[in-house]
Amino acid sequence: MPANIPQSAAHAAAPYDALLLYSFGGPNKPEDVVPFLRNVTAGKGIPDERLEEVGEHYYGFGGKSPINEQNLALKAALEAELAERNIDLPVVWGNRNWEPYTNDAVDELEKIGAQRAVALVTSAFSSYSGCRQYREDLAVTLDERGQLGPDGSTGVQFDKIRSYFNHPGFAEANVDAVVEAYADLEANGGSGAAARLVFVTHSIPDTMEAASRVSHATYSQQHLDLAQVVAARVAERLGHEVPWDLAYCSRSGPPSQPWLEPDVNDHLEALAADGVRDVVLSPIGFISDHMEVAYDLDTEALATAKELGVTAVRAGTVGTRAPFVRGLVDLLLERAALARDEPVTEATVGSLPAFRSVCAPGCCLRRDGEPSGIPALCGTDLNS
Ligand SMILES: CC1=C(CCC(=O)O)c2cc3nc(cc4[nH]c(cc5[nH]c(cc1n2)c(C)c5CCC(=O)O)c(CCC(=O)O)c4C)C(CCC(=O)O)=C3C
Ligand SMILES: [Fe+2]
Repeated sequence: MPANIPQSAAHAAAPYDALLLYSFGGPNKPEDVVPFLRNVTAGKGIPDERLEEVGEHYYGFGGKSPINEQNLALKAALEAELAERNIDLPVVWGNRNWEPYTNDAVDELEKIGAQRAVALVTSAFSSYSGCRQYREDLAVTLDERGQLGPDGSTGVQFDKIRSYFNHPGFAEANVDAVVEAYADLEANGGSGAAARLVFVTHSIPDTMEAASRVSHATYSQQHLDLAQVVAARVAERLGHEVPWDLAYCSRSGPPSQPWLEPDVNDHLEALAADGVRDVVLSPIGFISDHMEVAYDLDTEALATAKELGVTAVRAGTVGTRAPFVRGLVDLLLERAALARDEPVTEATVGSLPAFRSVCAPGCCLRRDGEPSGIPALCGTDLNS
């Protein structure tokens, strides 16, 4: 297999010679479900009942999560966009919790002769779950391969693309999806002008929220900032006001542990009690229609709405929408220019600055805000 190494330093993606599409992973068949859940929850104190319940969500979908096919579709879309721009950069796919595992991806990178890869994680927002955990798993994998030196990898070198929740491409793709959802709502007999737009994201423990501040804003503040921009643009496109809220889904952990609220189901109840009859759910916390969306929103939250007599539709995720995919390639080129020490404009929307491309020491610490003691790549600290 020929190594797809850039021909010259003028290559737009230089110094990178590969893109690692780095995701969560999910089961492909019923026998995968339990081992997958063990991988996800190792050492995290999730109660057995919650695990059994989540297992049932997967079995309800034939034991197969949609996430792997969605990542393959995103990989194909990225490859097409790179080809369109004449950027000769191989894309390698790997996951934290299922095949192809991180280690398989590093094998693949070595096989194609990559020396310096840039990682694109499939979480748009910054928190332990969406940022540092990926960086730690990369470091731990390299350590297990005997490739972790005092300052980073002694094998393939890794950098990371910044959290992209406030990149214009992500915002624009979400605006398009929400505008389409308002049309669906009206097609279902609902009233767009009277509707509440409810943005939904993954709940996290309050302690993880507090630790997610990094330099600029916590996980929930990142969502609120983006939601403001998306709702304002949707309002412009629709020509009426768009009142909105932020709610959460997929809470786990013991009941004694506080997580971000309101839960989307409770929120729908509160809205119905206030007389709201029409709702658009926009899962801005997720980049594709994986299990959290397919079960927690499409199955559970839409059933809650129905019981309450609320007309609700679910907006699409950014998936492989063109503004999103183009934005990711723009982010890749921005990261490459930064790595070459060239001046770059880091495009953003909203009131928050671009998040760091090289994570600061102590960024997005463990779920409980304490240092994990686990090394993390793609930052200025290997061990804090
Ligand atoms: C912020 C966030 C995202 C969004 C950002 C991103 O996209 O990365 C996300 C995504 C995902 N979460 C996923 C699945 C699961 N998450 C779990 C557990 C947890 N998630 C958490 C947070 C997040 N998770 C947290 C704080 C926990 C508790 C344990 C811990 O502290 O880490 C569990 C264990 C059972 C349960 O408790 O639900 C499962 C099975 C899948 C795959 C879906 C599929 O298979 O299609 C995806 C994309
Ligand atoms: Fe999760």
